[in-house]
Amino acid sequence: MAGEQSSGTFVSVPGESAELKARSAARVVSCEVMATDLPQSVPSAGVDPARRASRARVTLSWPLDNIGPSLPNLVATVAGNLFELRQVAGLRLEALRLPPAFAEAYPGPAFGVGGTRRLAGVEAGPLIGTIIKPSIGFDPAQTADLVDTLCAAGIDFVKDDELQSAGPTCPFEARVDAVMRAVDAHADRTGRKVMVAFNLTGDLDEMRRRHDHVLAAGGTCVMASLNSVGIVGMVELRRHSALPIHAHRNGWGYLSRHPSLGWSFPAWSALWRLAGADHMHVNGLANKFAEEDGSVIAAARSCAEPLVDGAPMTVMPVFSSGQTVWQAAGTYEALGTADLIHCSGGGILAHPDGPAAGVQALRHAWEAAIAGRPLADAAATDPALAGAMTLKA
Ligand SMILES: O=C(O)[C@H](O)COP(=O)(O)O
Ligand SMILES: [Mg+2]
Repeated sequence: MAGEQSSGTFVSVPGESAELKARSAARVVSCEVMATDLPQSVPSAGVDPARRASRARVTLSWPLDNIGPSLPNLVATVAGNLFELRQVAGLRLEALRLPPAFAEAYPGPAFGVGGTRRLAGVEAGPLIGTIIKPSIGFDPAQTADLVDTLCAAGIDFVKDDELQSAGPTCPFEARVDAVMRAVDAHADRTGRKVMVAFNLTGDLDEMRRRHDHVLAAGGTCVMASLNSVGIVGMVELRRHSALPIHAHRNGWGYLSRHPSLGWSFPAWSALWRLAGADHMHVNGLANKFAEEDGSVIAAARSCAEPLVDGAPMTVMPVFSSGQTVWQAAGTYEALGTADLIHCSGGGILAHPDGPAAGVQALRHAWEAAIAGRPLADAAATDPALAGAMTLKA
C-alpha cells in the first residue's frame, strides 16, 4: 500500500534511490493485526479463493511535499489505486489526519451552524425541514404551491430532492422564481425567510449561473450532490458562493456499505468540509436505508469535531431518510444538541391530515423531546402528532 501509493511500483526501477525514497516514500507508521485465518472479504483475480486472510489496522504517512495541500491529489494518493491491490482483500479508509497546510489552502464552510441559523431565523432547536416529494414530476407552480403550504405551516427548511435538478418539466430558474415568490410572501408576513436548498448540481458554469440566480432571487441556500460534482466542483462552487451549501451525499452506499471496503464518514466528510460544505447528510436513526443507528450518530457527532488544529470547520448535520416524529427524541438524546436539520419527506408530506399537520407534528415531537416528555404523552392531546405516529419508514 505504501509503495504503490508513493515512490514505488511492483518492482524497483532506476532512479528509485535511497535518497529519493527517504524524501518521497510513504511510511508504514504501524500495522496492528486484528484477526487471522479469515475468508477473503472480496475476490481478487489471480488469488486462490480458498486463501485465508488477516485483518490489520494500518497507519500510513505520506510526505506533504509529494502533492502539496491539494484535495484532488490527496484523494488519488490516500484513496486511489490501493483499493485495487490484489494483495489486499478489502480495504477501508477509517481515518484521515491532515496537516494545517490543508486548512490554509481550503476555506472550509462559510456558514456552518451559526450562519445557517442566522439566515433561516432559527435561534434554537432543530431546523424542521422537508424534501419536495414526489421527488420529481412537479412543475415550478406545483412545487411553489407545496412550498406555500409548508411555509404557512411554519417550516424552517425545504430542499429539492437530489433527483430534481433542471429538467424541462421543472427548469431551475422558473422553479426558483416561483418558490421564492411563495417564500417571500410568507417572509413579509412573518419576518422570517424559510431556507430553501435549491439543487444546482450541474456543470461548473451551470452551477455558478444557478447560484447567481438563487442569490438574485433572494434565496438563502443551494444544494449539490457531492459524488456528482466531485471535489473540484465543490471547491469551485464554494469559491463562487455567497450562500450556504447543502451537501447531499447520495451514492454514499457504494463508498461505505461493505464493512471491508470504502470510507468511514469522518474521513470522507473531511474532504467536503475542507472544500466548503455547510450541511452534510448523515441519514437518520431507523432510516429507510441499511445504515445502523450507531454509525449514523457517530457520523453526526463527527460533524462537530474539529477537523484540523486551529481550523474546526464544523458543519451542520442533516438527518434525512425515512425520518418521522418517531426519531426526534432518540436523535436529541444521542446527540445532546439540536444543532441539526431534521428533514422528513414522506414523514411530513404523507401525514393523514396533510403536509401542514406533518410540519406541526415534527415540531411538536421535537418540543416534547427537548422537554423530556414521552411522545405518546404529548400525542394524547395533540391530533397532529397522533396522526404522524401512524407513519414509519
Ligand atoms: O433526499 C433525501 O434526503 C431523501 O429523499 C429523504 O426522503 P424521505 O424523508 O421521504 O425518506
Ligand atoms: Mg432524496
